[in-house]
Amino acid sequence: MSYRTRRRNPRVCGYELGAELGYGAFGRVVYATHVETGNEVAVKIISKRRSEVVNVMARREINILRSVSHEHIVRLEDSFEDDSHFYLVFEL
Ligand SMILES: Nc1ncnc2c1ncn2[C@@H]1O[C@H](COP(=O)(O)OP(=O)(O)OP(=O)(O)O)[C@@H](O)[C@H]1O
Repeated sequence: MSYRTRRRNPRVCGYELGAELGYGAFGRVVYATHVETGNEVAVKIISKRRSEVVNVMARREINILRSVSHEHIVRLEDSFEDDSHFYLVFEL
């Protein structure tokens, strides 16, 4: 189910999505909290419907961020996808 299916306090993979933090070239970034732990994160939501090129770039970004650890690079805590979107979970 897409996060857009539920308009009020939408949830994806245990995260409750909140206010928009910003907007990048590939989509928007929203504040979110993990429902069970209360962990606060930023979730970057990338639509799969834009183009196959964007989907390839999204997967590439996920793979690169998973493999790097640096104090100057925001940490990717988790990532998941559904039929319509990628969700990249970053530290706030
Ligand atoms: N981890 C984060 N914590 C808080 N705000 C964030 C975080 N990540 C992104 N943002 C906000 O969302 C905006 C868009 O981020 P995003 O990474 O999508 O865009 P970008 O930095 O322009 O990169 P891209 O070229 O991939 O679009 C940022 O400018 C910032 O305001």
